[in-house]
Amino acid sequence: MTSVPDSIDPRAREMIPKCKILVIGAGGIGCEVLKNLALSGFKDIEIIDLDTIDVSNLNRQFLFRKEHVGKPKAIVARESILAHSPDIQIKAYHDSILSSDYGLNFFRKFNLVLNALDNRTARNHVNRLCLAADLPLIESGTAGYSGQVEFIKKGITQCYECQPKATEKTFPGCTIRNTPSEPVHCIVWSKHLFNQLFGEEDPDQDVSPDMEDPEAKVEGQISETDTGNVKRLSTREWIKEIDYDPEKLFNKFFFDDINYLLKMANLWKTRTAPKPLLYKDAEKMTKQEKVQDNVTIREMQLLPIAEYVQMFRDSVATLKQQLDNKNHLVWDKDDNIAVDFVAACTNIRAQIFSIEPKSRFDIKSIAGNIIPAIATANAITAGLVVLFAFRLLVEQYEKCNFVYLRPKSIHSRNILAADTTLPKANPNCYVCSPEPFVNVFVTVEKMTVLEFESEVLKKHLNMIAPDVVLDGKGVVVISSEEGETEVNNSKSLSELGIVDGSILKCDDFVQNYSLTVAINQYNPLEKDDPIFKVVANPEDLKAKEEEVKNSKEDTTSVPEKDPVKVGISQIDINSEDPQEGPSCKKRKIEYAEAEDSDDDLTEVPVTIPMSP
Ligand SMILES: Nc1ncnc2c1ncn2[C@@H]1O[C@H](COP(=O)(O)OP(=O)(O)OP(=O)(O)O)[C@@H](O)[C@H]1O
Ligand SMILES: [Zn+2]
Repeated sequence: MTSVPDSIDPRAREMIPKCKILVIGAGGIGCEVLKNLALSGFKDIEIIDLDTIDVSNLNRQFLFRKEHVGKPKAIVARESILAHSPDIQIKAYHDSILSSDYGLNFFRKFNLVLNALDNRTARNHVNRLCLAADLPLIESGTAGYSGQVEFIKKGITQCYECQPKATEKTFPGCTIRNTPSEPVHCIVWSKHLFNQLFGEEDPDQDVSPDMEDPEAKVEGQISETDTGNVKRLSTREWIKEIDYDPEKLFNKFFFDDINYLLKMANLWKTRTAPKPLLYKDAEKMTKQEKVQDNVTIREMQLLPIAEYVQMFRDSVATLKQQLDNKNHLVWDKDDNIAVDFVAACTNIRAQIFSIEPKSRFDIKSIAGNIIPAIATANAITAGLVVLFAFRLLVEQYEKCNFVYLRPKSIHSRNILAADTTLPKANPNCYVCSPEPFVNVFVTVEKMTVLEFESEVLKKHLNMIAPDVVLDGKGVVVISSEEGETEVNNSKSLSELGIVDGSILKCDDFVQNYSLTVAINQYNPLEKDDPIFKVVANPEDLKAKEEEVKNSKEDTTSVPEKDPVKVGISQIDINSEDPQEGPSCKKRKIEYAEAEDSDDDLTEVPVTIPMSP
């Protein structure tokens, strides 16, 4: 039997056995949270997780054992908790919280919701449902040694979507294709090459020299038609024609294309010029000059180029076989051959551009954006989640300021820091403001209804199953019911009467969420301009454009840092790619923000309310 520990606030102790609590996610944090809840005397718990147990979970998700591998996490977590605390009511769902079975009525049953998720899509969705059901939500996440716990409640705090989240770091196409200067540029290029040769062809992932690079353009130097051997055939047609001959492939990408780049002389005036490499010469490069003290594991060693050539040859042969019975392959960091291919290409390209090489291990980590999960970070974070739960039961909201865990001591030797106040909701938030509203800037003649649905409403505005009506005209543009509006998919917005100034009423019944969208005509001017923009307040857009203009004019000015904003809000521990979601085995983080983070955290005032 588990009883409520004496150290907990007497009023909370009374509430704990009566509280009905929902835990979403039974992974690293979820297992810890469930154990803490059970040991603290919670008696009525429901747990939902869509995944099954992987062998890699066992080192830290201690509710699971070897014999559970392959079984649903939620079901096994329930059994493990019951084995220890048989008096608890615990219900498990092996399912996705995104399913329409878990709508507003499901959420309304609970007193408190605890997120232990690993992706933004699910977090956004739970955020919306908790706002709609007026339920307190405790949001948590870890990335390596860092962690974060946030309390979210309508009318009291900001919501999960009040602040825009950092997007994944991307690199300009011409850096990747023409002028790489860091190992990560070679890694991105190699992943693009994988997709060009074996994956789904994507014109945005071209690996050949970029003739449009403005820096390379010098009148008369390269004529539009002088494209060397670069674009005469599509890469996919050509690779089939040469039957994936590794030597021909190698010479095209590492010799011919590099020679072509050398013709863009402008690029090499201030940079070290690349050195084209032929297969037969690379095979002879059997020495690795860099000293590598005490590195005994091959995966962590830097190998001679000749070994990367062999890795390239072998991986191309295997990938060719894998492709035989498939339309295309999908690059996966857990697929050894796919990683071999990227590791080999990365280091060969790095050699050509005089960039420091990386071990296969490092390349795999960077290519998969892997940050190892740390059991202690999960345990500390889950401990805080349950402390927050005690406080929320007795509505001690003021004691639930966001808390951050950082790997290095932040202030006075602490590794935990708390905000001094609860962050207020952003009045322009398109999710939690009383009348959510956004402006979408788009070329109405070009964007199709399907693009509007998938890119703007789903990817950008995080809707799951939107219904869209053109206000004033009653035209149903998108229906969440199958078969009702598919005929509109290929039509442009303007064909349906959506023009500059149109108002669209967008509803998502699954999320119980409504949003008004104002359409603004916009024509991208530059090649790199986005095809659409979303802003709550067009004034913000103007301000940003001004900033960009000014920063272009004055390259020496350093933007002033807002300590709290930079130090805390911008560290996004919740940055798993929503597309990869739960199947991805490790977490993603935006490297740039994470690297900056520790220094800025010294600015944060620390009050650590550790007792409930
Ligand atoms: N939409 C969803 N519905 C229910 N559970 C989800 C959903 N999305 C993610 N999850 C679950 O959230 C949990 C997050 O836990 P965690 O970050 O530890 O992931 P993991 O896959 O177990 O570990 P790692 O990613 O470190 O290998 C996972 O068990 C995942 O299945
Ligand atoms: Zn909000």
